Amino acid sequence: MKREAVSIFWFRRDLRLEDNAALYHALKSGTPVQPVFIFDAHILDELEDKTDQRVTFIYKALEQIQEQLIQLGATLDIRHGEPETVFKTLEKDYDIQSIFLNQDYEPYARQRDNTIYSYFKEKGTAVKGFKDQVIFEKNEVLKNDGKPYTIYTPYANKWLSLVTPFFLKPYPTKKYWAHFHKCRGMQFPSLQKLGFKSTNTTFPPESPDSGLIKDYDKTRDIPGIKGTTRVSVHLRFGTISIRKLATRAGKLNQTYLKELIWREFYQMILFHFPDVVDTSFKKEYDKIQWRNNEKEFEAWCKGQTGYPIVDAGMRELNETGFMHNRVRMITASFLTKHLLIDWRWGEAYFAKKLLDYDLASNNGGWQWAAGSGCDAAPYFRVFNPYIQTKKFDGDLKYIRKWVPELESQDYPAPIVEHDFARKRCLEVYSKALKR
Ligand SMILES: Cc1cc2nc3c(=O)[nH]c(=O)nc-3n(C[C@H](O)[C@H](O)[C@H](O)COP(=O)(O)OP(=O)(O)OC[C@H]3O[C@@H](n4cnc5c(N)ncnc54)[C@H](O)[C@@H]3O)c2cc1C
Repeated sequence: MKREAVSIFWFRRDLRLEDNAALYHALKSGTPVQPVFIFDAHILDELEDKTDQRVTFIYKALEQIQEQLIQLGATLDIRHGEPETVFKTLEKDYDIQSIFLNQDYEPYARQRDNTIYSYFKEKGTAVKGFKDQVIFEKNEVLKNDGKPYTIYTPYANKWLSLVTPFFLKPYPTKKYWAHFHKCRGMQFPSLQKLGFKSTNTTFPPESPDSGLIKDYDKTRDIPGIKGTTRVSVHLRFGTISIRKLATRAGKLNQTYLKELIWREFYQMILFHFPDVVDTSFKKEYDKIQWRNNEKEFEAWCKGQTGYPIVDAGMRELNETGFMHNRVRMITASFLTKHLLIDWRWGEAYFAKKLLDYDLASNNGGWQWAAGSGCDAAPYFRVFNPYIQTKKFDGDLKYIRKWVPELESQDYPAPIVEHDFARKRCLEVYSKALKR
């Protein structure tokens, strides 16, 4: 059978047809565009939980895209395997003219993409990468001396000074949807065939209401109310456009916009300093003698530390795959400072459980809490969980929701006494940091 000449658009962290940079360029390239998604065996094989909600989320997003494509007389071509092998089979089915993709800045993704770039370079087929998941990438926001920022506030100020309507302009992909490769709808491999089971999670809506963004600075720190936008999973998988969200944020609430800038800050840090994945950004923090008590770690994971705000957060995470940002900070601080457990243990646990898991933000958040990060909480700041509760969950609404047995005999006594833990932490940190 004659292979048809197509350009491949490779979906990854950009699961939408609207306002998608690489898709826009593909559709304008003059060759019919065949959209492809690969269930990457390198990633799926690492997931222990076969009911992982993230797989269901991706699957549902792909089903929605497929519905739209079928109406346009086109189809998604979904494959399963290692991308480098999958592309060889795609070459058998299509006469590939070029490949369009949006950049991903995580170390694994960069290595995977380099393999694809090199493979097709040898064949003279262009692989074209575009910026889509951030407003500014790589070297676009640098200090005046040309070096990357390592402190958030000056980075954010520079980001704000550089942003113009040009960077926020949506890509009008819809105008070119007629340019998809026309083909009968292809069947998806079932989730079971991929080795997974569907979950019946209700995912948050991809477009937060304007009132929530408007009041964000007043509501964002209170875990007991719906005071944050829950868009993180959509930003993670690209079911929402960052340009669209940042435009709304710019009009509605500067504090909210600055949170989106934190996300870009951590993406930029990961791009320039990829060794943060395994080591502390501030290298002297790797001298800390962590206690790494496995029983205490297990109690923390299960939400059984006897510190209600910590336990509420961990139970929310275990049950829903989400944890409020304030509580992420408290639980991470508690693990690293009260229990002196290596931030990498907590980071890995969050990575397994968080629906919005994102390497850059998770690593950034953990290193911030442990004090080892680029612009981290100072080592001597040890969150007091009781004061945090008083400030942010004074009516215990959040705690009571997740720890209903709070006032009963069933609730455990604190795993460690706060003043003792604080003193121990300061001693261990000071020793390692020689302060
Ligand atoms: C220890 C720790 C681990 C974290 N792990 C992740 C993670 O794996 N994935 C993730 O997306 N975020 C992570 N965060 C950041 C933050 O907690 C979540 O982005 C936020 O709770 C998501 O909820 P939301 O969408 O309602 O956020 P909102 O408060 O409504 O904020 C809107 C968006 O701004 C961005 N944002 C907000 N706060 C931060 C922040 N501190 N750092 C980076 N981006 C931010 C997110 O994209 C978020 O969706 C972590 C924070 C900590 C302290």
